[in-house]
Amino acid sequence: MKIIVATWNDVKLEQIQMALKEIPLDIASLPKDMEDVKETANTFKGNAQIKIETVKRYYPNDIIVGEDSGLSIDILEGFPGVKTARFSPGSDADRAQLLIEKLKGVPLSRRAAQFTSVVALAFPDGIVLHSKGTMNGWIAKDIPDRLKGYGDIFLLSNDKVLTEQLEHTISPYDHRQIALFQAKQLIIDWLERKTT
Ligand SMILES: O=P(O)(O)OP(=O)(O)OP(=O)(O)OC[C@H]1O[C@@H](n2cnc3c(O)ncnc32)[C@H](O)[C@@H]1O
Repeated sequence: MKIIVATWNDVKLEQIQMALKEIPLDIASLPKDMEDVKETANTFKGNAQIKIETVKRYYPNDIIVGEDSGLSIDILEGFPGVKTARFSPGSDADRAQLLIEKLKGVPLSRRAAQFTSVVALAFPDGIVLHSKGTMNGWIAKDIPDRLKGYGDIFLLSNDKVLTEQLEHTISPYDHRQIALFQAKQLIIDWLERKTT
């Protein structure tokens, strides 16, 4: 039995491999010719679920890990949400710039937003589990001249984040680390139950 990471994104793959490295199982990526999934759900959980269900058809005897994440802005009714990576063409920096334009004139107190990550796990015995990580904050008003991504437009407000678990200074992108930390525990628990 091994762990299969259901992502087509190399950065995410590396982050998941790092987060799960203490689990005593091989962690494999998808074959290059594996079909891509259509992220048609309107929730992060739904899209993470689509990813693991697609991959489980090919690897029924392994543990499958899928993740979906994005930025949700309260005053835009959760937009861009599940569409964070693709609501307009170009880079994350281009999309971040568009969000800043949409929020022109909105005071800081009404610019609340969250980064959310949901990890879905499928186990060989049919069990499916989920974990979730959230970073709360506001969309900044003053942004750098050269935007690199969504992290640059996000002012963090988490005051009680699990810093000792993350073992580094918190960043806007730690939603994924938090969800993965919980996912690691869920896998360890499942493996323990299997052997007792
Ligand atoms: O193959 P999948 O797993 O679907 O990968 P994807 O690239 O389509 O991924 P998502 O739909 O989950 O979108 C991920 C979003 O996370 C954002 N993001 C970028 N770098 C990140 C990082 O280091 N940590 C967490 N999120 C990041 C990025 O802006 C994307 O818009």
